[in-house]
Amino acid sequence: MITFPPCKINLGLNIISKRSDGYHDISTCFYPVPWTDILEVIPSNEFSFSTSGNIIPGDNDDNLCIKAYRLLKKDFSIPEVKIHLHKTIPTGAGLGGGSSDAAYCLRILNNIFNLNLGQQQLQAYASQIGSDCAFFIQDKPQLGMGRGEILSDIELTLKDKFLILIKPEIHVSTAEAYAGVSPAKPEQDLETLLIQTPLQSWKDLIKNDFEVSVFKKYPEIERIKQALYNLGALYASMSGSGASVFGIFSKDQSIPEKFKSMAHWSGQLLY
Ligand SMILES: C[C@](O)(CO)[C@H](O)COP(=O)(O)OP(=O)(O)OC[C@H]1O[C@@H](n2ccc(N)nc2=O)[C@H](O)[C@@H]1O
Ligand SMILES: Nc1ncnc2c1ncn2[C@@H]1O[C@H](COP(=O)(O)OP(=O)(O)OP(=O)(O)O)[C@@H](O)[C@H]1O
Repeated sequence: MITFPPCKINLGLNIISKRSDGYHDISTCFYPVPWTDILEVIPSNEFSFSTSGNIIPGDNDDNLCIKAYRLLKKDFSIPEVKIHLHKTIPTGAGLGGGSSDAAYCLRILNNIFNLNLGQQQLQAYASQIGSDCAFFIQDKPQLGMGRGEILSDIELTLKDKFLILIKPEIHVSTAEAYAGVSPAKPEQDLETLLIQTPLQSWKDLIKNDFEVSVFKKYPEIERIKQALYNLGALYASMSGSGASVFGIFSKDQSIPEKFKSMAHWSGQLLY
């Protein structure tokens, strides 16, 4: 079975408190973006994992797809599989690509081996793989609380908008980025702001708490955000712990072709 794991952006990201398990409680809105990897999983006589496309840093054995397979194999007598991952989504970019691959791997295994796992069971497995992973069990915008794994629906659509996503050649470590932030309770509830205020006003209201410390270390990321505003973005922000930056534009806004071609991904959102 072949699937196309998407990436995500974070619309707002509040880092609320540090927990005793070393993680942070956050509130964020995860939004799926149709810039995808390609993941194939088929039953086989022996286990194999291969990749193509962008190089994934680290050891192949540590790939989150393998982690997903082993997690289900512990609880179900599933056969060996052949996994191939074609990597397109940049890694370590705040786009959750690895988490998406792992979640889609769980979804494929559930499907091809008729494991009959429901959405909540799949999310419980996914949250053992990574904080972002449970979000990718469903294909729709969701609010994330707790470590990011406590999910709820949000009545929000950006279907009529145009997105520009830029990934500078900077790698930000997620753990380091969390360590650089002083957690604080947000003044206003993120869901209320996203639903009740017009997109044009998000600029002054909706924050990604990683930006202050990450921009200080990498001013180029802030310059990209500003460039998106200069182009006419209704809202622009860094995604996750960076370094990707996105700008949301209205569909009929004219964006110079030169800029569109500089974007690493641009297009319309599906949800
Ligand atoms: C920055 C975000 O992408 C926002 O969506 C996520 O919070 C990161 O999620 P992720 O990459 O799935 O993160 P994990 O693999 O679970 O954790 C990596 C490291 O990030 C830190 N971490 C992660 C999530 C969280 N809520 N608090 C944390 O402090 C921890 O130091 C952890 O060891
Ligand atoms: N399938 C995979 N795709 C990408 N990276 C993977 C994968 N499996 C394991 N990894 C490891 O995870 C690291 C970070 O992956 P990923 O691209 O998901 O991070 P990210 O974009 O920073 O995500 P987040 O938004 O969760 O912070 C990589 O540097 C790589 O070593």
